[in-house]
Amino acid sequence: MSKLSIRNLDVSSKEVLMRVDFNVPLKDGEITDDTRIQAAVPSIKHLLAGGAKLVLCSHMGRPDGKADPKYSLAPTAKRLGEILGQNVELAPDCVGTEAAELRKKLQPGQVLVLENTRYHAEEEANDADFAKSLAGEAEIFVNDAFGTAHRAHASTEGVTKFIPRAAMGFLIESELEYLDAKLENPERPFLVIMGGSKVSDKIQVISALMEKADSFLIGGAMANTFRKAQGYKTGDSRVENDKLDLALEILATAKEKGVDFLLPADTRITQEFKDGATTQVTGIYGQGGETPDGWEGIDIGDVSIQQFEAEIAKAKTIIWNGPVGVFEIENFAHGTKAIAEAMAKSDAVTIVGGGDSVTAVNKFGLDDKMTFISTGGGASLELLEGKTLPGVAALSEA
Ligand SMILES: Nc1ncnc2c1ncn2[C@@H]1O[C@H](COP(=O)(O)OP(=O)(O)OP(=O)(O)O)[C@@H](O)[C@H]1O
Ligand SMILES: O=C(O)[C@H](O)COP(=O)(O)O
Repeated sequence: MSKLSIRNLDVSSKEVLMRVDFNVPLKDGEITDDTRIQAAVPSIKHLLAGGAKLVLCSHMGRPDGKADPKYSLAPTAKRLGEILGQNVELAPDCVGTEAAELRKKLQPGQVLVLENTRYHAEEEANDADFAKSLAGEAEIFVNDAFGTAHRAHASTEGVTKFIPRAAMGFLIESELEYLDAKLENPERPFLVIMGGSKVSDKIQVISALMEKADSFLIGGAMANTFRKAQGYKTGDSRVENDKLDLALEILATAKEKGVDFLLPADTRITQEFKDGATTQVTGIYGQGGETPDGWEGIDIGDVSIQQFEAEIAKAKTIIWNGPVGVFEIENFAHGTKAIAEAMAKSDAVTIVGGGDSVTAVNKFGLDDKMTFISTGGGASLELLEGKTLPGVAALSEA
């Protein structure tokens, strides 16, 4: 069954609550990549032109249920105001008296951003009372937060129980259309590149993806967990120790299924996690290579780069989620840059998903060389796994 779309709504003079994914990368309080804000603009403009009183809500980062100015949506509200060329006010909280008063004062064509929903633990717990407060007096809910559609949280799922109609925005619509169509019967070889830091989230996804993909390249912090599971020293690298058994199971399944599963042959390491830090590359794993104590793996090594480039050149469909190193620091960005360049050169269908992966591709100026840029990282992977996204499932039928 298809879901109600934003294009079939009469929003004139109605309060519309819209969930967006404004979880953008920040450095010293400045937005370093506004792709996710830009991606929500078509829906925002459509609703404002239709005369909606528009209330936007989003999370930012993972503040663990506490108000923390580091995770404020203030920079995103400011940026949205610049893009729209109109005043965009920020409510100091997403629920409570002040937010309710600001919402009541909204006029058709005006927009208000509510402060980070994850300042409340009830958001991720999908608490019904919190969802009801967030819903407030809204008559229509629009979800355009594709990047968070795989989370059953109060602002993505719970809130739909307290608002009569819930529709999807243009961004979710186009992401679903593209990812479903292209990935249903991918041209082979189908390669998945995974990295990043959200190991526990994404490592689970690998087993499911083994049913679909022909080969995997693993980088980022995730690779450290696999190498530690195999018994190598990982020094002070970021590792998820409770996922070591799962990592071994994944390696065994890959072998059994004949799936190519390439871990970095070597690792770039540092003793200082900061701009300008010096680095070294370990030897090859299995030939004496490992990360000593006091050192941290922050990128794939030079031999790995060559091997990964060769795999990319062979593939016909590539989905990439998660930078293979800490690309935000120049000396740690070699691997991520090489992956982006190899994908840009390839004639395969190339899909980049995830807040930071997209930021990396934009930073290297290669975004227009990719077939499709998805604003979802975990969300696009779960879709690819064949899972139903709770933020979409909860919407009204068309
Ligand atoms: N070896 C590593 N050690 C520590 N952090 C790493 C390492 N490699 C990459 N990272 C960090 O991982 C972060 C990105 O991880 P993440 O899993 O959030 O990817 P993403 O593309 O944003 O996907 P999503 O949208 O699902 O969050 C980057 O900030 C990068 O610095
Ligand atoms: O960056 C993302 O993947 C989304 O904004 C979801 O964030 P989360 O992984 O913290 O739920």
